[in-house]
Amino acid sequence: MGDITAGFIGFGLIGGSIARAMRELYPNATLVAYNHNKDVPNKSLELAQEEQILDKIYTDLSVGFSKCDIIFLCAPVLTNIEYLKQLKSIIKPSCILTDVGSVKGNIHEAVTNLDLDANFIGGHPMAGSEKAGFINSNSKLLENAYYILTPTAKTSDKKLEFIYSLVEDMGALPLILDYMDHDNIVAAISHVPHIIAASLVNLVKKSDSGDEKMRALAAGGFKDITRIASSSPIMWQNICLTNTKSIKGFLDQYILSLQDISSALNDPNEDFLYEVFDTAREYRDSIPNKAIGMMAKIHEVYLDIIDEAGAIATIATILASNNISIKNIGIIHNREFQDGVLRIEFYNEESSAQAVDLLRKYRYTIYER
Ligand SMILES: NC(=O)C1=CN([C@@H]2O[C@H](COP(=O)(O)OP(=O)(O)OC[C@H]3O[C@@H](n4cnc5c(N)ncnc54)[C@H](O)[C@@H]3O)[C@@H](O)[C@H]2O)C=CC1
Ligand SMILES: O=C(O)C(=O)Cc1ccc(O)cc1
Repeated sequence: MGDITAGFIGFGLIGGSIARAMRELYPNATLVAYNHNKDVPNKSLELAQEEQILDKIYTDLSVGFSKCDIIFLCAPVLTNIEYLKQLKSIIKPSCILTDVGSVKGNIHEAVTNLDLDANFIGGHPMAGSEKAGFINSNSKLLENAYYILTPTAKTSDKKLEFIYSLVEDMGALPLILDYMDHDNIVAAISHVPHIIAASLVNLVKKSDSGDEKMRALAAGGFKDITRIASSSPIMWQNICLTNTKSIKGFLDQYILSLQDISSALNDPNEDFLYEVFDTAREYRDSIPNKAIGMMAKIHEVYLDIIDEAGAIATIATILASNNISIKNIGIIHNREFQDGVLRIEFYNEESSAQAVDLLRKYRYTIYER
């Protein structure tokens, strides 16, 4: 694995994170990327080369990508499909062609139409965020997250074992699924929720008064369930245009369930309304928080801080001087905590546990959830 050549087409949040992880894991690997815009230097690719993540940037796929042992398609889903035809005439027979797209059906169909089944293994890391671009990439992004693999009927054991090991090496959890099952599952747990978040935000935008009181007061629950509305519009447009049938199936069911709630408000049907919230609460509470779920586990702690200048800096210094890296830090205000608390997110379980011990020694009040 150590001396492989890997190529990237699309080098944003996911492509950049995979490349960062591979660079850390395999210092001797050759990592190359494609700049599709020949006339304009690509700042992200140049930065990655400066950081010695990438060895080479190519503006012509036929020059650099023929040597690749594995090629990651990491652009929006429809764009990934557009590259298949060109790659077919370039890649070597042993090359694994994989993608990271959120939808698998269309790319599998295109692969079969082009007779690329022996090379292609679909991939979908169930990790990410609402933040796009190489600037937000991180070598640990995939850690503890499921990484779905959708082999074809012609995928060899050798190729599947190769990518399976690579995913494991990156700290992710490989999970082999049929591509149609994949598209149905992610429509329910990822694609429809993104549509709901975006349409809810748009509803509030449309309903707000001229003095924008709704925008000013939007907090807590609203911000919790709409974080993903900040995601890349082009990425989600592509997802809707490709996983259309599964998304529409769940979305139509969801609309019916909202209509039932609306009717119960008219009646009003007390029992039905209670049941809606009770059933949802029970199922939501059964979804593991601390165990590994479909998304990467979040290693976070909450603590009370004194409202004075330098309070956050003091905590950051305590952690940094003990070599504990912070992934994210910020004050949150919600009803659960009455006053504001500081939320600190760590990269892994170990650093989160170390931080809890350390900060308790400094007499901070920690809330573990
Ligand atoms: N953002 C997320 O949380 C996750 C995204 N995905 C999938 O990963 C893929 C990439 O998403 P992100 O990295 O989040 O997006 P991103 O916006 O951070 O990166 C996309 C990259 O594709 C490049 N690109 C656009 N058009 C291109 C073209 N014609 N040729 C070559 N490159 C082109 C962009 O310059 C950018 O570098 C998408 O297919 C998405 O469905 C999968 C799991 C999670
Ligand atoms: O930020 C989040 O919670 C996400 O939902 C990220 C995400 C977006 C798209 C995917 O296909 C997988 C994961």
